[in-house]
Amino acid sequence: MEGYSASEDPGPTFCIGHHETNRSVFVTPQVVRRVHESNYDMMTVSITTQHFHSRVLGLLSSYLSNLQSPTYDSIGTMATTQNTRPLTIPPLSKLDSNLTPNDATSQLVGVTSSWIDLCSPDPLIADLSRQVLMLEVAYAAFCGIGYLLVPGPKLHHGSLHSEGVVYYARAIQDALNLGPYIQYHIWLPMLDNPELEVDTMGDLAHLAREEFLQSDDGFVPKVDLFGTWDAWDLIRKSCKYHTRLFVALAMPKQLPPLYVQSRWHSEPVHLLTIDASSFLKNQKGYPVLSKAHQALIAKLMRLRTPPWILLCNVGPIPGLDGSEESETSRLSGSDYPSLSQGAAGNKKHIDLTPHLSYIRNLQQRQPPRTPIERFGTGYQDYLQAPLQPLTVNLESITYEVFEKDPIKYEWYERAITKALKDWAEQKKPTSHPEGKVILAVVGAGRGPLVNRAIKASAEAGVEIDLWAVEKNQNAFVLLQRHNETIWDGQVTLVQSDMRSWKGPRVRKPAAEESQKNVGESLGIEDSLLYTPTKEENDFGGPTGLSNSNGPALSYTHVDIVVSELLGSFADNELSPECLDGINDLINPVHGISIPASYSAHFTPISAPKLHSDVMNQTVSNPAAPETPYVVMLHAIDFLSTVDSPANSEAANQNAANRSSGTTTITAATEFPTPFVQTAWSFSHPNRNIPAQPPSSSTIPNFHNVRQTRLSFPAQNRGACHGLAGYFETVLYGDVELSTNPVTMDEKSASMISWFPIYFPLKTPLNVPDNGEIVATMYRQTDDRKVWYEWMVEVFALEPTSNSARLTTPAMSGAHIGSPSADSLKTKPNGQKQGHRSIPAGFRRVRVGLSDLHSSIKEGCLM
Ligand SMILES: C[S@@+](CC[C@H](N)C(=O)[O-])C[C@H]1O[C@@H](n2cnc3c(N)ncnc32)[C@H](O)[C@@H]1O
Repeated sequence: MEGYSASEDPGPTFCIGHHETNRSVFVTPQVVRRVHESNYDMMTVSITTQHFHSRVLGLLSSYLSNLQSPTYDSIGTMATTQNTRPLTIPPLSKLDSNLTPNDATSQLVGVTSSWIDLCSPDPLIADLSRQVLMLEVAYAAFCGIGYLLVPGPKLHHGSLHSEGVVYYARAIQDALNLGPYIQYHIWLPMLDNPELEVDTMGDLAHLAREEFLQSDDGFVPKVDLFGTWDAWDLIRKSCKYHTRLFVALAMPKQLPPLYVQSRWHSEPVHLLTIDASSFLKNQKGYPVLSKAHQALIAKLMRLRTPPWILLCNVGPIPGLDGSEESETSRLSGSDYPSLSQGAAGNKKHIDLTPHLSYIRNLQQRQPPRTPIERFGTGYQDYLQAPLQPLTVNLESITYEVFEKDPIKYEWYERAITKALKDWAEQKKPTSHPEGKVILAVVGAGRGPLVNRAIKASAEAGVEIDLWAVEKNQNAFVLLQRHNETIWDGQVTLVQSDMRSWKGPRVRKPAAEESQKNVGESLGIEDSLLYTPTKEENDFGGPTGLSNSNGPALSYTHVDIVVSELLGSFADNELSPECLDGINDLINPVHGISIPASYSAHFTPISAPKLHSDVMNQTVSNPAAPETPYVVMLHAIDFLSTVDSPANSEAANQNAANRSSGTTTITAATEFPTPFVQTAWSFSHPNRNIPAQPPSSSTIPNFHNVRQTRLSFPAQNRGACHGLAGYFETVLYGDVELSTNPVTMDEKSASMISWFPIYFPLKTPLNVPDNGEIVATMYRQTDDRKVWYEWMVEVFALEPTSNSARLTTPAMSGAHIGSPSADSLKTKPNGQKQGHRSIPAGFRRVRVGLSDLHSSIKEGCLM
């Protein structure tokens, strides 16, 4: 990270296209050149023409005029219309499409007809619509179109709501097979607002027959914030999370609340469409977007695959569609005036593409990436198998990556300094005969914590006897080199698994020597006493000292053990098992461990991309859905959030403030805070490790088994794809590290060493509005390895009485803060945090249950 300047960060590049409803131009390479000259990157093109539309309408009307009213047979089937006399659209003719295969085709986004209605309750209309789509897809595929924009499903048909989405989904499945190289973008509004779902002249929806439409009976459809997301969820699920199926998201003028935005942020939004009507005008009359719109675009543009932006109906491309271009009068993106410049005015310049200029300017104003974003480039939402540093020797490059962390080592140094100062201030006796504090870095790697310990000792003014233990023989070579060249031989190096290390040795003063044998004082049997190796003596060890020619070396305790053996879920790289192995070496009265404790935390998430990736891996690796992965989580949505008043207020304000000048980009644009709970914790030294039974050859590990069952209120409906795991650790006193999104900024902002962990679910679970997700998790061991097990249940609250039906269920758990490890302790009333009470008049009904997942096959060997 050194030498990096935020101003050098190129930021995301926007790919911007032009869309015009019913564009009738023949797209040639010259046209595409014109598009590029106008500073657009691409354009859309309708697959079929108005001629085709008229032809289908004509066909349908003559068919309908000859059709008898449907009659019911004896069992009530409307047989005549559905099963007899099918209507087939003849193949496309040359007047039906302006599209021709040429060099330009690959740079176009094809648009299928919006006048069809695949969801129609009238089977005739639904089938005709399906035929239109199939003809268009087949021709687009033939021409070499790579990207298709497919208008989303029509959700309202009188009093019917979302009834036909399954037909739509079925048609998309067929389309995916018909155009095997096409990427499909389902064009959806961010929310379902029935008032905005207007049918225009010529839409097939108008022609649905009365008998298939239910009467309205005064029914007034309501805005459903997750209505379009629901439809999308059904479509992609029935298409099995197809890798060529994406969302084209239409940004409305009035953005929905942040929790709706955050849901879309987790979905594969590969096109973002912004209609001219979603722009505001600044004082100078230039089109601009509100702060809330800008903030959402900024977030989407930081995704691993940033969406392309389609500007819709913003006027013609200069030089195309009959418009005249004035080359000199165009403002380039960088010349785009700021509000103040705009106010100053420059009447000579008339920008022919002001919306485009604005978006290009917005691109240049994107905030620089955070350290973790820069560090994680290419790793966003990318599944990685967790490291197994105990059984696998890490490579130098891996250590090098750790060592780039700007926070972790700094915090360790602070923790060690504080611990040493406290040791001196509290006048605690040390385990060293000369009063030095004996400090051992166990799992020293290439030595960064050794460096920090040396600095901390100087800073605290407390002398230390420094030991470094490392089992990776390759890293040990570097430790040897550093000891010679940097540490001036001050460090005693031990190449060993810390679990078989017998502890530091010191030279006792002769008088004391005669009194007691350290082996005896520690209760270590002679047979277990350690014999110094050549390495210890050669590299920093007290060379040449032996019982025969000077005071003997005797074993003693470690005063401060420093380690960094933590994984993304705290204990998943077996820190507890490793530190147990040196537990008895720590001074039993005053000895401390840095870290003193650590805890694992998790929360349920929606993560469609990760789910799809895990499913794809399952083809070659059946254990894939039962493996916890290290992932830099990005395109995810937290299903359980802390719905603080501040958040909802921000969301409301966000919706209310439309002018680009009046909102602040801070509180009103942050996605809701997740509700993250503590699974379990470990602390060191552990004074309660059971003794090894004499009959057993292995150290029992049962004390490191953990189990938890936590309940998460889910405010909004969604799909749970798994659990996101984090950790927190107390190094010493108030010096803490955290990857928990709730506490990380307060405890160790900008730390980059760890990505979160993801525990997938084989099958996503649907969560209802005001639902509850209960996750049960275990840390298991058989004394040879450690693994995790997890299962998820989903509950809905069902009213038990008529009176309850009238009230909105109040979710008791939804308003509590994210607990720390301490708060997991049982509360005075016996209720554990994360377990909520059920509101009066309701009962919990289990509506979903996952398999019990187990990572035993990928378990961590001890
Ligand atoms: C995550 S790395 C940390 C390295 C270094 N302390 C740092 O902070 O950059 C963990 C190190 O502990 C070592 N290690 C893991 N288990 C060990 C064990 N049982 N005994 C000795 N070393 C161990 C690994 O080889 C690795 O070098």
